[in-house]
Amino acid sequence: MTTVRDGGPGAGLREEAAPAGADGEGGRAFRTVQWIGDALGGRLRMIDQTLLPTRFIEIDCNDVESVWQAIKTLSVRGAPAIGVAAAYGAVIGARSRGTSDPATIREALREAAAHLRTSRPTAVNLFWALDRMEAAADSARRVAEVPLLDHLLAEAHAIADEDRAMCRAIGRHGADLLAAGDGVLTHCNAGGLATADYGTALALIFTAHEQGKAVHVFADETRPLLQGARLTAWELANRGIDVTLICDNMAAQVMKEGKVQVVVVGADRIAANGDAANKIGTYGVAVLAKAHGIPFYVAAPSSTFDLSLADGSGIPIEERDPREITEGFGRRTAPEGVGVYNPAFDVTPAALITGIVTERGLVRPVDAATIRAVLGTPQAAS
Ligand SMILES: CSC[C@@H](O)[C@@H](O)C(=O)COP(=O)(O)O
Repeated sequence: MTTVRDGGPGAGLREEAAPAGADGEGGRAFRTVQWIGDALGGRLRMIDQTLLPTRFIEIDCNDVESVWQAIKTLSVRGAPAIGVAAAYGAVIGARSRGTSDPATIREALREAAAHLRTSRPTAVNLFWALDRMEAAADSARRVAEVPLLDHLLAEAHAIADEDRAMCRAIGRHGADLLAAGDGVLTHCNAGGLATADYGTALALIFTAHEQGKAVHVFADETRPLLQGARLTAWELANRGIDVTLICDNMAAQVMKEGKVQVVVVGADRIAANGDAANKIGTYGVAVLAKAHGIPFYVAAPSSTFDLSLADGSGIPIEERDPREITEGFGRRTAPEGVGVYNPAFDVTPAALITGIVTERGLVRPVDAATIRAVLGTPQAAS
């Protein structure tokens, strides 16, 4: 069964066992984020990732608040997926006043976008997607023959479609970095659950696999919310990829034992000089990779770059509820009243990054000039 529950105040349920595989080869398809229906009556459907791997439940969102909640609580997470969800959330907001008056629709969209922007601070894809939706509302002034809501839904679909093409292009550009038999370490989840298709960091692995290059993946469990254990291990195993789960604090030992030849991770925001924010713990993995002479790659689309920031010091780092640490295993694991610091992301300095795989090609060396040169080239994602 599949459970679909209403993300808003009303509720309805449909449940199914977690599908055996990601979209495409090797298993049944799942869609992390999808729109069901037309602009006026449609709804946003997303996998509730907080419940994986034991339950596969989809949430239907029909109001902006439920989209905001889904992003905030990590039902939908991963930078590109957050951007796609926010774009559809903007459509929901735009239609919320029940009128076809373009000025009112634009005002409602702006209000919804402003609210959605407060859901999470670090992944720039959220802001990028909402900027695009607001720009689409403005550009629609010039295509008056298309109803504005249809135009906005088409833009949200375009963001999702481009994200799918982006994943495939990143896979193509990055698969050559992996050799058959390599041990590949990854952190957090930068797979299909974090995008509209099959991921960024995991796209390299999936593409290499499709090319017949078998690699062995070490998935960091990724404390405190265990995206590596719950999501990455699930995705990889379902696609028949050899995966071993390790606790975050085991990476050094596994590297020292010579089991890791390449590290590849995703990113939530990359500054103009290549400093890259990703899930907390990524910076430590990069330091370990450097110490062991292991190449460290970041895989991310152009929508994850924030060229307005000269370096990573300006990237806002989300701080989350202390209970994610003190009660993360479904029970209290620390004394009452203990002080807790819970930054959800860290910034890996460009100097520790061997290369950044984008849908437009490989950035190597990682510096401002190379980033500009690669991102400036025409889109190669389709
Ligand atoms: C392709 S997703 C890249 C990043 O968004 C991912 O590695 C990550 O850090 C996600 O963090 P999360 O807090 O689970 O949203």
